[in-house]
Amino acid sequence: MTFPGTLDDRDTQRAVRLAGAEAVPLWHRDKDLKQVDAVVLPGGFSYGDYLRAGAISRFSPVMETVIEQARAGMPVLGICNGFQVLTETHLLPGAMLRNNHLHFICRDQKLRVENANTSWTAEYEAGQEISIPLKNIDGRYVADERTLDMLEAEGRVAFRYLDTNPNGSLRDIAGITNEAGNVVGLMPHPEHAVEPLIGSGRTDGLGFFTSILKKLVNA
Ligand SMILES: NC(=O)CC[C@H](N)C(=O)O
Repeated sequence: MTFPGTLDDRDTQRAVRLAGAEAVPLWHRDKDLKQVDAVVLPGGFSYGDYLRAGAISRFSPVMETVIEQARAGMPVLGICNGFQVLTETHLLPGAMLRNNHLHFICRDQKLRVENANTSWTAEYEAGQEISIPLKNIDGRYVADERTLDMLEAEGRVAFRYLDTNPNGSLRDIAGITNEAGNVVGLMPHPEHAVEPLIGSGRTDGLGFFTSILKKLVNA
């Protein structure tokens, strides 16, 4: 999906192709999802992060269809700004606040995969440690205590930050899933860690895209 100000749509398309799937570019003004089997909301600064990151994109015409389809079970992955859009739509609970140190942060980040039963994480093992890039300023996940307890109890904390918490995220949460496991959002960027030749030289992020492809092919 591309919104005005999206940055990582091309890298996401590339990751989808590297996993062996077809990448279909979608545009925020078109309500039609072109019969795709899954949607990725990529990172960036959609609508310049005005008002709040993700707050305007959430009202893009396409989101009406995405919300409806996601509720009907279509797999949706929100990466960074995409995760912010997913919390704004309330497809995922909680909200993202400015990092506690008030700086934009850009570095490789170690994570633990806590839930390997979602549509996007089945190729990982629960407890597996991965390292993928993190780059944002509004990355501090917050929710009320009741919501946090519910997420923990239902195994819906999908990823947790390891080593140092980079932004003050509550309970070290890096990513969460909805109840059905088809909608997943996380702040770090799996699409930037899919080729051994670039960046950290790691391919720890490729599993997101192979997970969903395998699931759809076997469905
Ligand atoms: N990499 C991104 O998607 C950045 C997200 C958002 N604009 C932020 O700074 O928090």
